Amino acid sequence: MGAGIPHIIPDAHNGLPRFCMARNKIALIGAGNIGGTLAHLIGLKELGDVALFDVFGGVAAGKALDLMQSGPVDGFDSAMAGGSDYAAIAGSDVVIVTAGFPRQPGMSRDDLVAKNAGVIAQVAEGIKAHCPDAFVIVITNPLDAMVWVMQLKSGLPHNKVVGMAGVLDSARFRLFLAHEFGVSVEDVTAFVLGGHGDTMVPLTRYSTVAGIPVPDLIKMGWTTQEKIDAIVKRTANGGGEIVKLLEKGSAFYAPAASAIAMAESYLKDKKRVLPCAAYLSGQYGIDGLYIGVPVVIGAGGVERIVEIELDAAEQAAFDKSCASVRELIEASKKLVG
Ligand SMILES: NC(=O)C1=CN([C@@H]2O[C@H](COP(=O)(O)OP(=O)(O)OC[C@H]3O[C@@H](n4cnc5c(N)ncnc54)[C@H](O)[C@@H]3O)[C@@H](O)[C@H]2O)C=CC1
Ligand SMILES: O=C([O-])CC(=O)C(=O)O
Repeated sequence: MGAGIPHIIPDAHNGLPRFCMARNKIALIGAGNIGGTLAHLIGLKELGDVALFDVFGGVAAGKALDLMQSGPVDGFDSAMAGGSDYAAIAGSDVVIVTAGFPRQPGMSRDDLVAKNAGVIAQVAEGIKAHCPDAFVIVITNPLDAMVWVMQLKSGLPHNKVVGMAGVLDSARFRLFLAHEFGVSVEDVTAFVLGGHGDTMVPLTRYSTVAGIPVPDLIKMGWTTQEKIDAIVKRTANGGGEIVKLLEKGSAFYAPAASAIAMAESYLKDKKRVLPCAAYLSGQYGIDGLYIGVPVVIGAGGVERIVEIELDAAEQAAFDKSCASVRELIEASKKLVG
């Protein structure tokens, strides 16, 4: 969408279109590796104006100015401003949260709970005070527990607070499958369920090449079960593989692209079906937990939780993943109350 060009967005409250002259506003809490990449993608995709917030306000302001100066070259007009005053995020349509600490080699994502739970609780207060109507996408790890803390502390409705992980995990699964089959990533679909950790559940049965499920491709001789098992394992370790290579920090290009897909679906009411950490209230037999499941994202936020049928082995793996997220939520409760 360009500056001053009228566009139609559906009204989340009554479902009717309304005309709007203003650009969308997207707040990015955390101006580190992912935050900066998010701002760049928002500019390149002309998704809206950006308010970058960081405890290091100068870093946020510097990145905002640098990125805005790429606008004349790349042809975008997004306004970008950075700082450390929460007042600047007022009126944001979407907030994407990466504030906190990434893991270092040798750490698990779960090791980050002690440091990041308090950060998320603080960020939640800022969002609650300044943009309580926003759609909030949490990225900070350990993901599923941090989304839970965000909803608890912000008090925003469950359908407006969601976590990014499944889009990233599924993208990794899709890439590895595309390489194995020698086909375009565009023709590969894949779903990863469960928590964003070692217990995630890549669903081979629901992963396809042009609609042909992976188990059928094995029968057709395109690959072997052993190779698929290795790809599933590599997917589950996808973040760790990059942490080890980078030696300092964790993945940021693919995580940013994944969160942008979610934000875009909300802002444009695309109603994409994406795996996200969403609040379950009975679906999949789980109550009171944020965990990765397929959802429909539109102008109403998380508009539907898609309950796919799981076989016994898949359900057992999902239950194990839920148990591990519950443990982290209990740890978070002790930290932030
Ligand atoms: N959900 C997922 O799939 C993924 C999650 N992550 C997680 O995202 C988080 C961010 O990763 P990066 O951007 O690479 O880290 P980074 O270290 O580059 O950036 C984090 C930023 O947060 C800021 N910050 C720290 N405390 C803050 C506070 N209280 N308020 C505002 N800002 C604060 C820091 O100053 C820093 O600029 C990490 O927790 C990482 O583990 C990373 C990749 C994928
Ligand atoms: O592995 C990490 O720490 C970052 C992350 O969540 C990912 O890249 O999937």
